[in-house]
Amino acid sequence: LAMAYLAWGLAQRWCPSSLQVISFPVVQLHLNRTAMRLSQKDFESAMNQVKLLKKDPGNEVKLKLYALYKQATEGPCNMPKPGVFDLINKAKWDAWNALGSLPKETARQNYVDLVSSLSSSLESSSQVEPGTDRKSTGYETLMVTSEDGITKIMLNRPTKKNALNVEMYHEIMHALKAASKDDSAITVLTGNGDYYSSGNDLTNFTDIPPGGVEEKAKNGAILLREFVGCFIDFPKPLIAMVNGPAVGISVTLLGLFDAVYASDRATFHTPFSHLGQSPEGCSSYTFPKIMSPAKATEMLVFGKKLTAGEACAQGLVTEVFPDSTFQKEVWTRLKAFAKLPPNAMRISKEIIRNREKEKLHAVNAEECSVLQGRWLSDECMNAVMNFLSRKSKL
Ligand SMILES: CCCCC/C=C/C(=O)SCCNC(=O)CCNC(=O)[C@H](O)C(C)(C)COP(=O)(O)OP(=O)(O)OC[C@H]1O[C@@H](n2cnc3c(N)ncnc32)[C@H](O)[C@@H]1OP(=O)(O)O
Repeated sequence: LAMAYLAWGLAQRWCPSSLQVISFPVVQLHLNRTAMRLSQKDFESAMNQVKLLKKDPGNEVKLKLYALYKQATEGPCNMPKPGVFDLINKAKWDAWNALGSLPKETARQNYVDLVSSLSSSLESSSQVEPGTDRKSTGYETLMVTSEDGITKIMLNRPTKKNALNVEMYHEIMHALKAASKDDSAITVLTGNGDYYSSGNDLTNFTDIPPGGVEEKAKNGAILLREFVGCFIDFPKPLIAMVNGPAVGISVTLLGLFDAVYASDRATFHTPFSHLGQSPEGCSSYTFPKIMSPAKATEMLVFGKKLTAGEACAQGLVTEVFPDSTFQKEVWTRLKAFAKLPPNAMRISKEIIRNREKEKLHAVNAEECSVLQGRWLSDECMNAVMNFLSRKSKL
């Protein structure tokens, strides 16, 4: 399969104009015409940039470029599924189909972002000395870019609905630590593809160490505590751009963000009881404060899924935008925020958040310890097995 990808990659030279005939369809009429032209221009220039990349970005990235290009120009996957032995076309079809109903405008934006992160990461990685930490230049599960005073951390496992695997937990911590020290004024977390994130990657439960499930649960609790701690301590304004459905830990963490902007396609779902688990991300403390104990119970105990509008009415989301204008409107706003004096913003965040920090760390520790026990329960193990054996989805 690797050889087939390689051959395909060489033949196509990962350049969209050679992937398929380029034809730009009529774009959605309700978009502002100027914004549309600008976005089209960015898209065209990104396509040219791809041709200029000096290094092969690898087959996984080429598949992502292909899928985003097709989605941006033709919309959701409309080809019949290739047969199992047609490996190359099956891989391309899978990548495109995984984008689901992602709007063309968002696909175009994601294509531009991917090319931009690729240009900077491949350029800078060619400059780093051998042995330098690769994570300071490139990530496996994230796309991290920094411009206009904004560091953007984009969850980048769209074919897995941006589920958080162990590597992604580590990379997010790394990216947050780097962002806390870089010269950007604000930091944004968002997702690539049609999901914001489907939460914890349930296959994390399958890799059992020699010490057995007890050791697995203990390590999970240590990782989770450190991970959530990075959000509690993050010093700059931290904004979530919830581009699509959010599940589990990607929802609970929102209580630790300074603003949450959501597309009207987003939903918010914390099915912990269904999974035999209990709340994390400090949500057992932040959610009752944000939305009242009863509303928090509906979400965290009964697993009620909220629409973006409902989440906004309950204070979890700051503002909801139509999906067709979500990227444009939110980025315009964020670019204006990022021009404000950074030290003033940092100090104001500190004064709003600091008196809660100690409490939040204590809540985090307690939640992790409770979860450690839950992960060893039959209820949890059965729920995970059911998902992995494809018997259940949310
Ligand atoms: C160590 C720290 C622990 C922190 C504790 C955190 C707790 C949580 O976050 S609890 C929430 C856990 N998440 C879930 O239970 C979601 C499970 N996923 C689903 O129910 C569904 O996949 C879906 C509703 C999110 C999307 O359904 P659909 O649109 O039909 O897409 P697919 O199911 O076909 O998904 C595509 C692809 O992605 C894989 N996948 C999606 N989510 C996860 C996940 N959370 N973990 C692992 N894998 C996931 C899915 O299996 C498909 O993979 P392939 O079959 O290989 O294509």
